[in-house]
Amino acid sequence: MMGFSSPRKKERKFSPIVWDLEDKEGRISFKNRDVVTTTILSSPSSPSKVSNTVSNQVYKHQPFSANMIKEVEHMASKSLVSDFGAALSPSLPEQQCQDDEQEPELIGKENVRAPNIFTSRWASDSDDEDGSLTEEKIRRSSSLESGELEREELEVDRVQSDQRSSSVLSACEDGGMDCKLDSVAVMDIDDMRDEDAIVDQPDLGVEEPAGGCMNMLHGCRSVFEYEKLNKISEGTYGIVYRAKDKLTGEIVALKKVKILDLRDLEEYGFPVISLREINILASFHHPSIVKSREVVVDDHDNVYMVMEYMEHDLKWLMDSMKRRFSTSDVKCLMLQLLEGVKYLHDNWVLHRDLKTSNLLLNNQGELKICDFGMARQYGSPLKPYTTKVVTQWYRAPELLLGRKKYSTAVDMWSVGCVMAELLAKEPLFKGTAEIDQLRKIFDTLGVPSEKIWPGFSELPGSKANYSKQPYNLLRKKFPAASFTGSAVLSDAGFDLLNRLLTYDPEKRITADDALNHDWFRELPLPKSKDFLPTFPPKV
Ligand SMILES: Nc1ncnc2c1ncn2[C@@H]1O[C@H](COP(=O)(O)OP(=O)(O)OP(=O)(O)O)[C@@H](O)[C@H]1O
Repeated sequence: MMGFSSPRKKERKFSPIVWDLEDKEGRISFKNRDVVTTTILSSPSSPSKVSNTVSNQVYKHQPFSANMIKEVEHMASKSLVSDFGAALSPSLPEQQCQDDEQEPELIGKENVRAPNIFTSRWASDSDDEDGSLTEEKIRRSSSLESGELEREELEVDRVQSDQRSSSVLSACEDGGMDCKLDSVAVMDIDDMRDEDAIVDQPDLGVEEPAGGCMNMLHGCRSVFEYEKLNKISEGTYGIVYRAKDKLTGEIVALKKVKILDLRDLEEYGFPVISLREINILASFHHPSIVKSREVVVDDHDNVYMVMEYMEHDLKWLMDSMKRRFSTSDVKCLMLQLLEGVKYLHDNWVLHRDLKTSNLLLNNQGELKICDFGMARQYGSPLKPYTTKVVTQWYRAPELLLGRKKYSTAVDMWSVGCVMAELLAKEPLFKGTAEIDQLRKIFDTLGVPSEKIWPGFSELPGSKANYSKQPYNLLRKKFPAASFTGSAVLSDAGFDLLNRLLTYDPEKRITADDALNHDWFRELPLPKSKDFLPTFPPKV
């Protein structure tokens, strides 16, 4: 469709992320499932080597500091990595690295189930095959809950905890940046204490990593390989610079990781938020996800993520544009956004901070999602997570009303807010505080009721005194025709927007369905990326 590859037909592939490992025999023992983990990868960069790799490489390569070395050793010593490796393929040669002939092969494909919500890591944490709860499962189950609660504390009001977590990225071993990455990225760092894990095989439905190699622990280079050109932005978790690779002359973005809380260093040796982001960017490869090249360090232990440089972010663009995006521009951008969100959701990841400033655009008309500091994996049944996620203007009503069990629909609400903003060139709901945010939503969409949103009245925030505005007035903001210059939207476009901004998360449209919405098929058709307008540089 207009320069977009439509999602490939579902075929089984392996997630670039190895989510978990279920047991030391390497079997996933969820009810009705028996997936042998030797089916994971025949990749030569065996996870069994990760622990060695990690400690050896770190020692070999300056300028990792003693602290960081300690941390990495801690990761390696945590049974997660070594057990994991042992369970997989202990006999793989150490120095092998993938080359083209050595693409990870699926062994015993027939043993692997296609991904679905029931194969997610959360699919069952109650029953063993024999239906009984093992002590380990009980421990794991409770630690997962507390892991999330700790993250909540982390994000809101941090408290000490005895939790140990860390993030491990595999590195292939040939010593070059041209090796491919076999990610053994463990997504949720609070969950890394789990020795048990499940291997999911989500359907990526997208193109394979194109030489997607980011070898982060191995040969971590110095930031002085790059010449900083100018500061692009200073966000909460990092300072982003435009920089030039001294060797190749390539322009990149350098995100300097901010240490917001010294306890992060004490407990984890690294900011948790950044570990998440590094983990995800190392593992996910999609045209709509910003590409990360490597991690570099400076003389003072500062860590920088090196990413492909994107000339603009959509917020900055809209603030500086004189005119609104045309409908076909918006369709082009929305399709790319939805492809990226679908990819994340297909891979059991919630972004949890979608907003226009986290959507980058380059001069080739490519939109890419960035900032994965808030992202986390999800599954079924849903677990309680912190509601203090998503920048307020883009935050879904279930989060604002205090629902802790939420899912992909929170991202879809944000996508709806982004769509409205792209059309109108200004944010849809600009609340000044959580309660004001809710009021603004209710004033436009009407106060929800049990009828349109079953379960609404049980939500913690539903008892507050809201205005009684019962109607959905969204169409007034996006009329089919306008003589006043306000953004116009066809019936199909309005239908999509309405479905994205549906109160009941169960009824809110999914990324997959949104991609197939009629709006993208009616005139004006989505513009091809190549024909999106280009904009003057930010600097
Ligand atoms: N790869 C990139 N290329 C160009 N600019 C980028 C890139 N990544 C980030 N930026 C710019 O830096 C800004 C902040 O980036 P990012 O959101 O990753 O940092 P953050 O500290 O997590 O910010 P926030 O406080 O908004 O969460 C983006 O809005 C964008 O303008």
